[in-house]
Amino acid sequence: MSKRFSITFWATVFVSVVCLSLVGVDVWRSLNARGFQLLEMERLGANVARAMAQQADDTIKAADTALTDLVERIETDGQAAPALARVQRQMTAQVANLPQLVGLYVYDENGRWIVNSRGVLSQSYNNADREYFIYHRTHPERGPHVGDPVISRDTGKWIMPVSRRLNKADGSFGGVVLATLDIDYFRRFYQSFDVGARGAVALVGNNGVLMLRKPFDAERVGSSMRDSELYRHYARQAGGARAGSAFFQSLHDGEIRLHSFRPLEHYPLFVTAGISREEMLERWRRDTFTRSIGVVVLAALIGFFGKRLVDQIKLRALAEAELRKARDALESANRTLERQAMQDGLTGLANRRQFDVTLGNEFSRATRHEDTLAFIMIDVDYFKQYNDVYGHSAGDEVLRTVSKLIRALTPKRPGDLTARYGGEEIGILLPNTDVTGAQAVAERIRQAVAHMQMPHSGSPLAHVTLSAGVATISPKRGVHLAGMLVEAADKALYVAKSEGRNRVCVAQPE
Ligand SMILES: Nc1nc2c(ncn2[C@@H]2O[C@H](COP(=O)(O)OP(=O)(O)OP(=O)(O)O)[C@@H](O)[C@H]2O)c(=O)[nH]1
Repeated sequence: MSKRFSITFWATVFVSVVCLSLVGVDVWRSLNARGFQLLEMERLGANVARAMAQQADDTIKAADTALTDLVERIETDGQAAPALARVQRQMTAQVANLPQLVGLYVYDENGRWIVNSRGVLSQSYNNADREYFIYHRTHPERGPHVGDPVISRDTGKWIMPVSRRLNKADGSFGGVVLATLDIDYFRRFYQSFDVGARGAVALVGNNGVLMLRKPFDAERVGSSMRDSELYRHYARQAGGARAGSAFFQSLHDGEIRLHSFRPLEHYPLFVTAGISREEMLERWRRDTFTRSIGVVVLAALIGFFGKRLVDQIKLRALAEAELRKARDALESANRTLERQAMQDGLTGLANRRQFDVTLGNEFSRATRHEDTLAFIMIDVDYFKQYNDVYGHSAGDEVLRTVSKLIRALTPKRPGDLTARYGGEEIGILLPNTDVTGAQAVAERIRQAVAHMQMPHSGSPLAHVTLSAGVATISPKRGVHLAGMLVEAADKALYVAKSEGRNRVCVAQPE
């Protein structure tokens, strides 16, 4: 069964849908903005990492090129005093040219200084124990080696050692050429990147040793990052695929950052640029919060005014319903009045007014269709005596009973009408009925009343009886009038009365 929803229901649904849509669209927009913000940050991190990796590569490469020159010169010119003096001048010039260089050093196969960029040779320094020295002594490869950061014995600064192996003429280990890169040089460069107040960037060896970090923390230079999630993730990647980004929580400060990491192209190091997730989402949160307040206020306003609107609609619907009810009551009262105006109060039959209207209509119809119209005039016999003997109220009751019976026995075709014609007279109008039919109806009624045997001591017949006059007419325009039919039936009734009552007489056709 389909249920019809009210206008207030739909109005409520509409207001709710508008409010929910507003909130829904805002939530969807906020989530989108969040995703976009993260993407932006990832892009920024990747750019910073690329710039850092490029700078580190270039910085080390410059120092390494100087080392390659030195190796070639020493291996070609030998280690005689004049040759070393030239080498020393070249080293001093290169250190002066390359701001990242702290110094250039050449060690013999026992770790003693042969020559350095500063021109001062201290015999007390021996670097045979340094990691890079041991590495070259034990590895015949001629490529560059980037060592773990150390504090320079010469300058006391944190340096990153980049070195190459020197070979003797017979190919055996002949010593090491070393360039020390100023960690502070990298730090100054990293300072220029804006990764937020809680961001962090770092240069890390592929072995997990931290070269440098921003924010700078001297104590952490040279420390191991192997246990960090970030390093383990990086170490799991292979080759060029090592560039990427992911969220990691710092073991150091607990901050969750989006780290973009990238290996150096030529050296076994990688850089990472981490942007704090909280910081990155802080602005988004602030924006979202402000806008959400606006949306909630707007939704509340729409809800509030929507509710008022729905209430108004409800009130209006109620008023309309009341109005409809009042109109229906009025119409029903009108119908009752109309019915009462056309009805006889005592018997419930049509009254004389209705009878006259119906007679006029049916007479016209019969004239048009050349039909027969029959009329029965019924009159209670000795009714005056009945009133006299039993009283007027009893007389009324007899009229009611007789009327009820007549109504029950009268045909109920459209147009048939039983009316209280006047006083104790009852008329029955039967359109399209011939004299036989009308007579039969009258006879049936007469017999039924007689059969009821209602006592009537004032009548010689001893009980209530009826007399009836029946008349029919096939009206012709300009010849007959409606009154003629009634008159004829009245005459027939008079005949019935005069012939002794309790009988039906038919009017003679004229
Ligand atoms: N109780 C009652 N009497 C009515 C009503 N209308 C008319 N009468 C009475 O009916 C009587 C009609 O009497 P008459 O016309 O003289 O005729 P009758 O006594 O019926 O005698 P016949 O018609 O000649 O048999 C009158 O006494 C009226 O007062 C009514 O509504 N109620």
